Parts: sequence; C-alpha cells; structure tokens
Amino acid sequence: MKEGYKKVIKTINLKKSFGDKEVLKGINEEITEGEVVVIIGPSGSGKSTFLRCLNLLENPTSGDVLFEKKRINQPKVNMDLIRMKMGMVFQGFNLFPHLSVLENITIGPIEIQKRTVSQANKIGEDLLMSMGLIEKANVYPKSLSGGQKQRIAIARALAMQPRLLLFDEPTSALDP
Ligand SMILES: Nc1ncnc2c1ncn2[C@@H]1O[C@H](COP(=O)(O)OP(=O)(O)OP(=O)(O)O)[C@@H](O)[C@H]1O
Repeated sequence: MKEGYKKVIKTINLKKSFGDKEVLKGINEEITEGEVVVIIGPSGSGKSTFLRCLNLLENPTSGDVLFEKKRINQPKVNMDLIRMKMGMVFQGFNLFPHLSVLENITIGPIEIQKRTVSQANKIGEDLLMSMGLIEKANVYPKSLSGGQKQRIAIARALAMQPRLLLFDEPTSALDP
C-alpha cells in the first residue's frame, strides 16, 4: 500500500465457495484512493466473484470486506448507501434498452442522489463530451457499437461520483 493514501477497500482472508467448489481461497487485498488495480486470470478463475464479493452482490462464505474502514459484510449495514459509493460496470454493460444514452447516465443521479434533471443532464453531457460521445446523447443503446456501449456504461457509473469503480471484463476481451 502507498503510504499517506487513504484506504478505500480491504479484504481479510476473503473466501467464497459455490457448493463444493472453493473459488476464492482467502484473499487479502487493499486498494487505496486513486489506485488502479487490474486483476488478471484465466476464464472461470474467480475475478468476477471477487468483484461481486466487494459490493456484496455475492455473500462471502467467510472473511471480511472493509469499505472506508467499516466492515460491510454484516447485517446492520445499509448496502444501498454503500453501493451509492461503489460503481460497477458489468460484463455485457446492462444498459437500459428503453432509455436514451443520456437518460441511462442521468437516472442514477436523479432517482438515487435526488439531483435535478438539469444538474444530472450537465453531469451526463460533460461525461459524454469527455468520452467523445456527445452526439449519441439522444439515441438508444441498440444503435451503439460494443465499445460505445462500454463507454456509456462507464459514464453511467462515473455519474454517481463513486469512491470505487468496479469494472468487470471477461477474460475473452483480452484475446487477440
Ligand atoms: N452463482 C454461481 N453459482 C455457481 N457457480 C458459480 C456462480 N458464479 C460463478 N460460479 C463459478 O465460479 C467460478 C468463477 O467464476 P467467475 O465468474 O468469478 O470467473 P471469472 O474469472 O470472472 O471468469 P471470466 O474471465 O470468464 O469472466 C467459475 O467456475 C464459475 O462457474
């Protein structure tokens, strides 16, 4: 860990099994503010499972997940509040097909963070500008290329100004 940087997330002896199959075998990892961590491994080795345990989309079998120094894998924790600070870009992107590109990006800030439509549109348009996709603001996801969908999914996660962005990419995406 880099000295002087704040810890964002830490796992302590994190284990996850599906039935008899132990996928995560005791992971001790710490990610600090501003750090970019890439997890590489063969298909099926447990990368997505690890990410999904960090935001508790999967319940760890044992071990702890600490987010901003608090243990979050315990019943009292309000996971809605935690997930507001933890964005996730899913494999396949999961864009809402019935919403335009801009609406896909602004729905979180409007519905969850209670921002006004004009505040959310400004955040969304700024992100689209930075991604070179402003001309796509009013189209629907079905007319986007795979790479464009991916950037919109990233913009949608960033619009919530998360402390931690989890980016799930299948191993096959690295194939030549
Ligand atoms: N809900 C589940 N129930 C049972 N087994 C599961 C479940 N989710 C994942 N697995 C198994 O856990 C293992 C790890 O899967 P995971 O999706 O984490 O791999 P990955 O490293 O992200 O793979 P890829 O690079 O192909 O996306 C695989 O053997 C998978 O079949």
